Amino acid sequence: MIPRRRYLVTGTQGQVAQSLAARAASRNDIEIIAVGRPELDLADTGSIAATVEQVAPELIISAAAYTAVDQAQSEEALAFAINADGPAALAQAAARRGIPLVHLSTDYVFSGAKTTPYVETDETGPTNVYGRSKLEGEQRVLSASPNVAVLRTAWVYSPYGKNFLKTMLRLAGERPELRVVADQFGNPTSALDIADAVLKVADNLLESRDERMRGVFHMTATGEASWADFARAIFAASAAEGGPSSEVVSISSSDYPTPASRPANSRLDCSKLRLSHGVVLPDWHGSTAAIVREILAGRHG
Ligand SMILES: NC(=O)C1=CN([C@@H]2O[C@H](COP(=O)(O)OP(=O)(O)OC[C@H]3O[C@@H](n4cnc5c(N)ncnc54)[C@H](OP(=O)(O)O)[C@@H]3O)[C@@H](O)[C@H]2O)C=CC1
Ligand SMILES: Cc1cn([C@H]2C[C@H](O)[C@@H](COP(=O)(O)OP(=O)(O)O[C@H]3O[C@@H](C)C(=O)[C@@H](O)[C@H]3O)O2)c(=O)[nH]c1=O
Repeated sequence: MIPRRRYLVTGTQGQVAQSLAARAASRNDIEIIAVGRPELDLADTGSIAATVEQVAPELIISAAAYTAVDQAQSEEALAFAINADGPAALAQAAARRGIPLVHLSTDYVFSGAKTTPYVETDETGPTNVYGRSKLEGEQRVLSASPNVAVLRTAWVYSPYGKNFLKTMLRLAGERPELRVVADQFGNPTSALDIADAVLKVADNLLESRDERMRGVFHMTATGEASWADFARAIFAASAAEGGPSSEVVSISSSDYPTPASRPANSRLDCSKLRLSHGVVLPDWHGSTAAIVREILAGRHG
């Protein structure tokens, strides 16, 4: 029997953590140990080293985060504790054990002023607290260990947890018409596709010492959309299955005021991930339709 590789994943209920567990369930070569609060609390750095030692993983996947973008504006200290101090302690624990760390980050590290997709060497410039806390998290994990891949993803949706796709389906059952911003552009990315990609990157880090596999990478689905485009695709997929659907009215960000501002353009160029890791995520349209089908079939809560 092949010994299974043990991966510690932070968080148990997160979209990416649950997607990793779902994908690992069909593989006999890896074992996912998902750990959340209270055993591992990113806001309590003292709990981190002990948990890592106890689980004794071969690799760590840092998937937990403070992701409430608007709320972060009024909980800055907590957002930084969870998104920067916690990951730094995790990277230190990984370095002490001599194991690799895969750390998830976000498109919101960018200002959105660029008119083409962002590459990894572009200047960052987050416009909100969440983005700033995640950027500091990236910097801290990279300085704590050389054996790290920071994967910036975006606009994550899945059958699990809270996300824009599930919000749209819920609102469609309540309102015939929805006003959705059409002047913010990004790459809607399925957490299940993220899980597949993360597991390939993890394999690569364990099998190769190549420095080109370490550092920062953009990792989103193929294809881009505005939030309004994404909403329309969600409803087209839902209507095709006899599910709820609404008319989407395109509005501008100024018509939808929120505590945190969002970048107008956070599209990411993922060429570096393809060239260094041989990983390309599928087009978002097919993944969106598949996840809408899965949700409507009631396979998830
Ligand atoms: N969601 C998105 O649209 C995007 C996410 N990302 C990044 O991808 C990663 C995964 O995101 P996603 O799966 O969507 O996140 P979710 O919001 O679905 O889940 C976040 C997880 O973090 C856990 N968590 C929060 N605070 C703590 C803490 N103090 N200690 C331990 N665990 C904690 C939560 O636990 P609990 O369930 O108990 O609250 C939850 O399980 C994150 O790094 C995020 O920044 C990047 C781009 C887009
Ligand atoms: C519910 C709703 C939202 N919107 C807008 C608000 C906002 O500009 C956009 C997306 O709203 P949300 O609050 O769902 O998404 P938001 O929390 O901004 O999503 C972000 O989460 C973090 C964690 C990330 O890292 C990012 O990549 C990104 O996915 O849609 C509408 O225009 N109409 C609506 O009815």
